[in-house]
Amino acid sequence: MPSRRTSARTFPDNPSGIHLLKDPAVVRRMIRSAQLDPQDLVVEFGAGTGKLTSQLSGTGARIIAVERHPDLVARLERRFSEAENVRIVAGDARSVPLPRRPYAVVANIPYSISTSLFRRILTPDQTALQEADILVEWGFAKRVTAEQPRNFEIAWWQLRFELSIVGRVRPHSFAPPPSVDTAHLRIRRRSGVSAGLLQQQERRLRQLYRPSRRLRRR
Ligand SMILES: C[S@@+](CC[C@H](N)C(=O)[O-])C[C@H]1O[C@@H](n2cnc3c(N)ncnc32)[C@H](O)[C@@H]1O
Repeated sequence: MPSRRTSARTFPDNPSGIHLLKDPAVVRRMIRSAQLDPQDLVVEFGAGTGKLTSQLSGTGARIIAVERHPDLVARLERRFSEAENVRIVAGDARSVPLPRRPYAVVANIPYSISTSLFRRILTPDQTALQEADILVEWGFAKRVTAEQPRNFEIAWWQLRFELSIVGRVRPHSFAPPPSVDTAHLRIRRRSGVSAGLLQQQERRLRQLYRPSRRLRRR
């Protein structure tokens, strides 16, 4: 058992983008927005000390809490050892296996992995992601919700998912505070988009944008 308590102060130089949520109102808003029930499967990337995890667990949904920092993994394992609906996964959000059955994401992720994580959960044709409530850097949220997407990748995400900003979260809601504002981003899979329409729209987007070489969908 580690002798010291793992807290935001344990990470003075903060290489892992650790900004622990300390504002209960933000946590409540994310849980309310996600509208989870016991049938749902939820992935929380970057679970930290488990503040959001514990509220997610309270919904009765099955929670997969992914965390990379070993001290935090140990702490999460202790904290949720009795919670039957919470599984702690020690690993990198950019490479842990993702569910094949429909799932939601509710998470406060490190800013630095936003793009790679979005590529994993939004880009593939076969993604099982249904919806997400995620805290991301404000500027990133503005880019992915822009009416005129700046590239094919974002246009592709917007084609199949509705992305919207629910609210702005100020630095003092986290410990330690980040240097910029955060956004609560809501993502919902669009319903009623047929495969035929999707192909047609994709062709149109490819004419408008030069697709990024990094766009891997399968
Ligand atoms: C912004 S903090 C959020 C912590 C917690 N969810 C909260 O809201 O208090 C991001 C968390 O992601 C973890 N993390 C950083 N990089 C990661 C990665 N590549 N994969 C999984 N977790 C990561 C950090 O250790 C940290 O616990």
